[in-house]
Amino acid sequence: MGDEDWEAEIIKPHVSSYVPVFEKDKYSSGANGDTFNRTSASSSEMDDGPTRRDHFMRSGFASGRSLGNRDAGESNKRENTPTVGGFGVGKGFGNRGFSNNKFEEGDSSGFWKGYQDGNDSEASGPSRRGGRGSFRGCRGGFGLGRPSNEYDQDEGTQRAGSLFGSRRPALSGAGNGDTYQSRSGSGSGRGGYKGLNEEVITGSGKNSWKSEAEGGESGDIQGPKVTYIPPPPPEDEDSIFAHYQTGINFDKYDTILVEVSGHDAPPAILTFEEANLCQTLNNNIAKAGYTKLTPVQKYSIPIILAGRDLMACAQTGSGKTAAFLLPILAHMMRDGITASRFKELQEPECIIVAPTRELINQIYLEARKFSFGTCVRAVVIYGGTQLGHSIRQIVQGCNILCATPGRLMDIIGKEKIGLKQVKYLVLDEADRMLDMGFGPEMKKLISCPGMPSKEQRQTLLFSATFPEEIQRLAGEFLKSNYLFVAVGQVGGACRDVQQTILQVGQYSKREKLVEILRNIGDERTMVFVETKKKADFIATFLCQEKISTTSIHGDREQREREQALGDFRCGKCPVLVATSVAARGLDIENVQHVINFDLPSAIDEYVHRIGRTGRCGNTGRAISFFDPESDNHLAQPLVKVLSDAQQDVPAWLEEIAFSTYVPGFSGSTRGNVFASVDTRKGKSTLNTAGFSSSQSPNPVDDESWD
Ligand SMILES: Nc1ncnc2c1ncn2[C@@H]1O[C@H](COP(=O)(O)OP(=O)(O)OP(=O)(O)O)[C@@H](O)[C@H]1O
Repeated sequence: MGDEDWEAEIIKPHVSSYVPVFEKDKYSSGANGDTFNRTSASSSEMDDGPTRRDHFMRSGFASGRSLGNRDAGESNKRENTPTVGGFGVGKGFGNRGFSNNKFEEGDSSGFWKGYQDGNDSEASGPSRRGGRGSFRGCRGGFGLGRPSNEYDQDEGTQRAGSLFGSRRPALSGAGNGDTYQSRSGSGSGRGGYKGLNEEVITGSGKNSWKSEAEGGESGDIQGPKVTYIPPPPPEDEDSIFAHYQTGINFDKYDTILVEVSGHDAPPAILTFEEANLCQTLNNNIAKAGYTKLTPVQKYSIPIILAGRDLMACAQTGSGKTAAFLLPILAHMMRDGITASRFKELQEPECIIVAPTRELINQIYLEARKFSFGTCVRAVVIYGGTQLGHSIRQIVQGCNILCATPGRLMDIIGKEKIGLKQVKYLVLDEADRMLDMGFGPEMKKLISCPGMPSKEQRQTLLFSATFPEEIQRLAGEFLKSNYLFVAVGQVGGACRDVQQTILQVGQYSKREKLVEILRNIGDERTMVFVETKKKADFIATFLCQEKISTTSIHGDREQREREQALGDFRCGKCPVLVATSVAARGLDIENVQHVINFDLPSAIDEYVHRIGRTGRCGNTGRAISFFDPESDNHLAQPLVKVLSDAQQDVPAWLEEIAFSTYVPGFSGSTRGNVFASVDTRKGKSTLNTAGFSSSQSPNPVDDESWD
């Protein structure tokens, strides 16, 4: 699975399990609305005196969640309850049916009992959805069945009838293939969360583009306004250019094989000087601490400078962002871009899209850094923030627009952005941007009125993974003569991450997690779980264990998500429990460990998750809990990823992989999971990153892709 919004939800949230945002304040006594509202039911378990409360305050965790309480008197209890902390607002933590499962087997703590009790009533409540029960599939314990397909069949129905239900959108079940089901989060007025990890485009009619923001702000879907305005980015030069050190393995990048396919690829460059960038850019590169190009930069920069379309695949943390930003900025400078001025309709030269809000914000900060001192103005817009704020940012001038897809389409729909001047279209995490979650939106984008055809614009696709089928889809976006750069093995894991797979059953995971985290101490650790609810649950649990933890997932408000990330970045909370929303792209200094409490269902997601550590030549560790009850399908691709990255492969994993052998998946090809090469099968050249690329001598058969 890997995409929380395709929702292997622990259990579908009952409508009433959410406290709508607009009611939140009534339950909150904290000045900022970040309150932890303990209920009497949970207080017997949770309110065990100052220590625990202090811990919650320290960790900034678990506000507004009633742990295991679903009764009708909840709101009163909340109002009477002291509040602490800064984590999570307005969620009834209780869920249905936990009492029936074995998740807490053997755990007689009051907390769990309260949790169970709180859920009992819900489990038998009238609103419990038939058929699903609380415990889907084979995961048992946590009720975490993996859905058989990415779009949970029930979701549309539930969402359609639910004002405050899960925000996971679904393609409309109404039979109109062009219409997207509105996220129910729009009803709650909160940032939406697209089929995968981000905001959804909602539609009330055929081919219409609407969003949570529109629904929430324009009022045709009932709900409170999204009012969150993100804090402005730092203005001082030191903060703009703050960076972390490259690691001991940075120079080893030079030994990685690079494959370039397609016609007439320009030779790679070996130094920044060879790129012949303007002085301001060179100054910014130096201030950013970049002295040497990474392989993906050596190859991509000259390709982009030559005006070619590009699909580039390089390991996590190896500098893909600068690989596209620098040549785009160089072009803009070369073309004598004029400072954009206040205008109601802005026409950016470059649009960059990425699947998550935090990632697009990070890309924006990079764009701002590299364009420092130039007249190029970068702007970022993303869901979960006030639409008016996005518009205000844009109208002040916009050369580079960094956006998540939903917000981008909103703004285009509001005619604040014209596409006529677009020369560069960048899809970061391109495989995700083109898959069934975002692919339809991206297609809409390229067919929007005014958008230059692919022949007239330069399209750049970057990711660490590029499954074959996605590469084929990409043909629609790229000129037929695009170049393909593969640094190392397409879809391979970063070798600087030491990977360990432990066989841990569902019921032993928490104990093992605590054991590992205690050994780790204060080192920064990301813990990935499969669902939003479980993220809250595990984060709460860790806080109870006195491990300062925060969490990030798609059901948290944007402000909370940013706060959580901030607390993690600065080390206030050294443990971040996350869903796959944080799997891709996030570049956080000093993340030394990644723990897959739950493995994702797709191997590419695994590669991205563990890539949050071991970045830019630094080393990192990834520990994954493999539950044979649910993860056997991953054994084969895991063995492949481990062996490709020269990691130890446990014998037991090999045995499982062998016994679950899937024809068509061999040691040398990744079947549908990974492409080992450019799927056009053009002749390619293998080089180490230190040498110049030669060119593909043969034509490639890519016409049929148009
Ligand atoms: N040439 C370079 N020299 C030094 N640091 C660099 C260089 N290029 C990139 N970096 C730094 O390396 C880190 C990782 O870069 P970036 O986030 O672009 O990786 P990525 O390949 O996009 O990773 P992911 O696949 O996870 O998205 C960033 O902190 C970036 O500033």
